[in-house]
Amino acid sequence: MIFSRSNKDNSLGPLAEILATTFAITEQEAVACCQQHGDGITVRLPFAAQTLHPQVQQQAAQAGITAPLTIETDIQAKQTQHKRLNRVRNVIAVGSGKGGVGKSATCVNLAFALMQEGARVGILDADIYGPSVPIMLGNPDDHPGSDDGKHLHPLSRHGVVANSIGYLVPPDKASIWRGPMASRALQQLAQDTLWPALDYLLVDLPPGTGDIQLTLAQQIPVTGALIVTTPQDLALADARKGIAMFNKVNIPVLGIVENMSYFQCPSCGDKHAIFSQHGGMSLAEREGVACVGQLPLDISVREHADGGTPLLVSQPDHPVSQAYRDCARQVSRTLALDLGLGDDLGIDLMEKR
Ligand SMILES: Nc1ncnc2c1ncn2[C@@H]1O[C@H](COP(=O)(O)OP(=O)(O)OP(=O)(O)O)[C@@H](O)[C@H]1O
Repeated sequence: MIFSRSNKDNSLGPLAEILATTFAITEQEAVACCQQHGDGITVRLPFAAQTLHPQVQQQAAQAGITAPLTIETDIQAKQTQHKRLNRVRNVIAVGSGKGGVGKSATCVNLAFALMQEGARVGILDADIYGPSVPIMLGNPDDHPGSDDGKHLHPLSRHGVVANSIGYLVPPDKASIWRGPMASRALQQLAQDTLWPALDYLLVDLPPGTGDIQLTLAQQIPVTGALIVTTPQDLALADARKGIAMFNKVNIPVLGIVENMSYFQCPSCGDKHAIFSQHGGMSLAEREGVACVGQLPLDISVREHADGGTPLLVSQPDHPVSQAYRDCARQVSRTLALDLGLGDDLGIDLMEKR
């Protein structure tokens, strides 16, 4: 939490109630985010939820709160087992047990969703053997620049920065690297990229739960992990292995994202559970982690991901974009408030927005 204060000042009561309801936090947590100064109130939220700020302003006005209200996003760095990457506050690993469940598409869309919710976001494509981030961002022929032949400037795309082995070597070359070489490449990619000040660096891990994934997950100072799965049994069994893998290396699992949860018929509006129903949700319950999103199987996701025109940027008002933002807010909130990750570091990283 950013700072705490007592709730002796009653004027914060109605505002705390609004914040608690809007962001699914306790009133105590809400009060801890508020600071009164002069005749105004500043709310500093430790999670990204910017699209809901106007709603809070509106409800506050309706509740008769006349003090000028400023709402800011102030995401803090969380403790990790390893030394953090320069200027990167939190690293979120996006993994999947099974291949082809939509891990990369989810990672890229979540990155833009977090950005639209007010966070500074980067993507590290750690899928050394099958990097798809360059294609999904629509810049596969670009190359990161370097001033000293060692450090790389990440590529910027629609407000998100990214680096990927796919920008550096031809795809057929990286795909034959053995484990140690691949993990060295990833280490360099993570550490030698000149990341700007970031609230979240999303890491698109290779699919699977073997030694390679384990080593990669341990090489980067990961704050928390997301597991992407589809709802059918086959994928869930592998997703469970993914959770076990992160548990083994003490990386907290932020939640499960159930991708391709349902297909909504554009003609009749009925929802069809193509890959079975609620599998991700049940797994989350069994494993004691949150199901942070149920994303539909939708042609627009595939078209925009494969076409390099991120859905969230091309069609921010699309219902699926909204679903990604709902998921992004929950991920950010979980990271800030729910995980037993220890205190925020409260470090001023000398970053200014
Ligand atoms: N919710 C969705 N609706 C429709 N298509 C989707 C959805 N999510 C992903 N896809 C599509 O499914 C295909 C596989 O997705 P993606 O490459 O993200 O999977 P992956 O799990 O990262 O695969 P890999 O195991 O190869 O790394 C892509 O064509 C992608 O555009």
